Amino acid sequence: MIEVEHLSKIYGSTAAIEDVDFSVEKGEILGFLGPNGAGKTTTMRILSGYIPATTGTAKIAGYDVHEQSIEVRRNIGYLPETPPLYPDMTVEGFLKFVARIKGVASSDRNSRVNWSIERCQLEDKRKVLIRKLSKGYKQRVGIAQAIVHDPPVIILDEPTVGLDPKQIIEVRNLIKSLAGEHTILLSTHILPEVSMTCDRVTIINGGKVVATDTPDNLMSHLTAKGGYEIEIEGDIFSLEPMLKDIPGISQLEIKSNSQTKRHLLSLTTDSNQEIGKDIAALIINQGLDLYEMKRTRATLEDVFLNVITEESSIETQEEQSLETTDTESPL
Ligand SMILES: Nc1ncnc2c1ncn2[C@@H]1O[C@H](COP(=O)(O)OP(=O)(O)OP(=O)(O)O)[C@@H](O)[C@H]1O
Repeated sequence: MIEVEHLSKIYGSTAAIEDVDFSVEKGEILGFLGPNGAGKTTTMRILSGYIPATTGTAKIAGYDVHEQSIEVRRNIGYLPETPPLYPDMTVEGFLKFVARIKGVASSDRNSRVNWSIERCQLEDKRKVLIRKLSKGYKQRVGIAQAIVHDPPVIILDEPTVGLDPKQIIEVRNLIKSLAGEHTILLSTHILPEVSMTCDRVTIINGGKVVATDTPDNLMSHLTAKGGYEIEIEGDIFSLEPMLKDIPGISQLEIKSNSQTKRHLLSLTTDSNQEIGKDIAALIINQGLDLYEMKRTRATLEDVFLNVITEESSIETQEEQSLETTDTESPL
């Protein structure tokens, strides 16, 4: 339903996005995840026909966003970061207006407006002026205007930014309820949002796609990098080298509290072996007191940071090897 190939947008000497590739299947919700300035809005604006790409192609429902922009606009519902609302119109009046400018036949307009009001749970606010609505309701009107012409594809740019926790849950549930019959691309820099809402995630950083996978797969790549958090009391100096000798422990950090005389150990394991019993046995056998021991697992946050770090460390290595080549080359 959405196919993006080698998409780049260059502003002067800055590449906002570079060689971006991804696709979204019919009925799927794809999370487009990246930190501020990663290139999410730029990609979405190109997909919705607001700005042209410098190079590359993008298709919505089989239509090229550049060559067939009218068909693309008919097949797309777009919610930009700031919803395009007219504050002095009522919810119903505004949605009727949007339905008209989006080409909904006059005989279908009332039923389409009623449908979008119902889907976005705006029945109580139908006759209320938009400027009198809370931010959460305004966001629902923003989503209602994106779906009023029943587009197969919906593009939502940071739809939960600025909402309170209750409103966030309501908007996420609304988005989930739209999947299946619609294909959704949702940008966010909030990690829990993608694991709660999306079927797959494309991570973008510095204008480049660095990973695409299901939230579960992204996590399972890293579950190997779990660890343990342990609170103990006793002779840490003799224990430390013995802990480091346990196979599978890749990192050990110790924080000691001189007042309580307790030590907090953070152990990182580089495999998913169950070595907790070996660690506990060592601590007890060495005569230390074990107060607490808990397993830590990778979260999507770790995956996100890890993907970004891995990518930048690869780039740094490449840059360093280029620099080395430059200086060592006799030419
Ligand atoms: N019109 C423009 N002119 C010059 N540079 C731009 C323009 N629009 C975006 N950029 C730059 O392109 C990069 C990507 O911006 P973009 O807004 O797409 O990121 P984003 O992931 O949506 O970030 P945010 O979450 O902060 O909105 C940034 O470095 C930004 O400064």
